[in-house]
Amino acid sequence: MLERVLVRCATSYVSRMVPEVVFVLGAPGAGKGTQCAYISREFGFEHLSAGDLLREERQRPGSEYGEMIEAKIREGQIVPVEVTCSLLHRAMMRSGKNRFLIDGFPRNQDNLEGWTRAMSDKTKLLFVLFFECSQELCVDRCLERGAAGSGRSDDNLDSLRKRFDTYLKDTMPIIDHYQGCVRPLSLFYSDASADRVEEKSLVPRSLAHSAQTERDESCFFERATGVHLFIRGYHIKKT
Ligand SMILES: Nc1ncnc2c1ncn2[C@@H]1O[C@H](COP(=O)(O)OP(=O)(O)OP(=O)(O)O)[C@@H](O)[C@H]1O
Ligand SMILES: Nc1ccn([C@@H]2O[C@H](COP(=O)(O)O)[C@@H](O)[C@H]2O)c(=O)n1
Repeated sequence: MLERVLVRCATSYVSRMVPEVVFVLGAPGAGKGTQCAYISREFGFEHLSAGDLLREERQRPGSEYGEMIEAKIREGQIVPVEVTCSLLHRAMMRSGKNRFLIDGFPRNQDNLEGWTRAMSDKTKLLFVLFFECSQELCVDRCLERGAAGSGRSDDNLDSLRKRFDTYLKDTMPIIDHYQGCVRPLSLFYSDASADRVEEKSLVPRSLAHSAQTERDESCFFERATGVHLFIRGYHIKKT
């Protein structure tokens, strides 16, 4: 009896120690970084942007991947998962935190398979957030960000066309994959102003259908209330 209780306690302790992960997906400029900043402030998640980590690695003197990363970013293509996954893993280890928002990952089948191979049994995937926004608005936002001095080599029309091709061809199937999972994919409609994000759907159904349905509805929640309520629903406490 005592042995069983001890095993149960140990198992529960160990499972609490496993890093918890939330993937955050959406088109370029959909507002992933903006919403992640809000969620990490409110709920104490460590925000790790795969794109930011790749840009840092590109800048690191002596990086053997710098040129390859720059070429991929400018062409809107996806860097091989071995590079991205090891950057994410290292950032997770260094943070000393146990709860992560992984922004802009997994972006394609290679990302998904690489993460599954290397990280899925070392982490617990809590859920996936998907921010949807019209392509027109996303492009405007990225161009404005470029004009405001983002310094990003891909905030220009030529790169944005390629980034959207990659998003539609390679990332949408990953979003569809999570739609089909038992674990919910939660959709948020981020066409609204920066402080209003509407939760779209908690049940798996056709993305095209749900996007249209929600576009036809006009209610918006106060300051990202949709995201807030959804995450609180997972018993994740505000820090
Ligand atoms: N709801 C919003 N309304 C207006 N502007 C927004 C909104 N959300 C984000 N922005 C602005 O749009 C730009 C892109 O936002 P953000 O960087 O959060 O998007 P992202 O999805 O992380 O982009 P990327 O994938 O290109 O890194 C930023 O300049 C941000 O300030
Ligand atoms: N998993 C990823 C994420 C990003 N990239 C590359 O970085 C570019 C910018 O990404 P943002 O999330 O900051 O928009 C992206 O277009 C890719 O070139 C990647 O390869 N893999």
